[in-house]
Amino acid sequence: MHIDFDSLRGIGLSQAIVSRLGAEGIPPGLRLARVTETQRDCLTLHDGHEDHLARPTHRLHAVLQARDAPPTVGDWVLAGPDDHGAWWVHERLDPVTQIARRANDGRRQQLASNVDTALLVMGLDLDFNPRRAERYIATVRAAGVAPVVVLTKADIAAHGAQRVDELRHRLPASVPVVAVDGTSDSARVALWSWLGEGQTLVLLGASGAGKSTLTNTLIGDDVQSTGGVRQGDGRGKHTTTARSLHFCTGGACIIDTPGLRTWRPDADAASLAATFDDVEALAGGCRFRDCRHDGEPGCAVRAAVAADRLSNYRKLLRDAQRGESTPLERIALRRKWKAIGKAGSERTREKRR
Ligand SMILES: Nc1nc2c(ncn2[C@@H]2O[C@H](COP(=O)(O)OP(=O)(O)OP(=O)(O)O)[C@@H](O)[C@H]2O)c(=O)[nH]1
Ligand SMILES: [Zn+2]
Repeated sequence: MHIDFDSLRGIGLSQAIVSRLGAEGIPPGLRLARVTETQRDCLTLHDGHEDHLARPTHRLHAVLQARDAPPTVGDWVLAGPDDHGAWWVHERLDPVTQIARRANDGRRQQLASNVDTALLVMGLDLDFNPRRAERYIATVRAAGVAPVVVLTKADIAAHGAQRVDELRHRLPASVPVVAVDGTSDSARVALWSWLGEGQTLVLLGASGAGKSTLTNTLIGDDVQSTGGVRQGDGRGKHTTTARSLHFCTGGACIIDTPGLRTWRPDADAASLAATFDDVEALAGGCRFRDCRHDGEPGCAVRAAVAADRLSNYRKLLRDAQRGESTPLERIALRRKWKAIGKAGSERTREKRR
């Protein structure tokens, strides 16, 4: 099976994706490509060399529709041209990770596939909100994506250094917290270790947090004009130049779709446990096994965990239990995070000693 690794690695191809190919490999006439933009009924693909406008075959369209899993930016697909030179997508490889949101009708809507790192962008100014950071972290972890908190406006925020310290102390040691001036090239240096060749990132954060500014800085030129371009409705524009997956000069890919702009974190209980691993670890020392750390006698948590962090945990847990996933999803996630949570709490204990 021939895979052009040299050019595909640069757009995010990993061993995990290749292993999705299975024994048959790539059928003749087709090649691996990545979805960089989705429109109503066609997709923009990149094959490591150039863009192609393509449509899913009728068969694939039906399969994906039945699974309620439409093609998503960041997906890897098998595609190729027909005798008339028209490009068709024949297969979609199952994503390794996926960031989704819950639509108003409760259904999951996929926003970005095969993401390695989520930069949780938060301003050190009025935007600063540790509770929101905790919610973001729990949610992207639930998607299998590694969170990095990026605090912008370090150059202008009055209590910047203090807030950085506060957050570093509050969050699990496993979550990096990086303060940057998003308008300066120094931000690219500060985030260098997540921008390696083939890494795929998304930026999440409230409006005005500095996502566009940082995206521009990381991409290395001004493709994504701040506050412009993406606002409009791109539907019907078949000769699109505003793709949603950008290639950074250093070799990483940044996914920026309108959906991610309005993404609201929606955490689940298992990933909350990992994000609040200090609470989980301490809870073993409470007198009552079902202690809610809410004033019960013999509580080991209340004395040791900051009140605001603890009350945010309780609130997020209530929210999560309300919108909880199916029991099977819960079991799978809990298994996944048990191991990670255990490693995390050991690190936290180490740090707090
Ligand atoms: N001094 C300074 N200004 C920043 C920094 N990051 C963002 N800004 C400014 O803050 C404002 C908002 O930044 P944007 O990048 O548009 O924010 P956004 O998160 O993309 O906002 P939406 O497009 O509404 O989602 C702009 O005027 C930026 O110039 C920073 O690190 N330092
Ligand atoms: Zn307790």
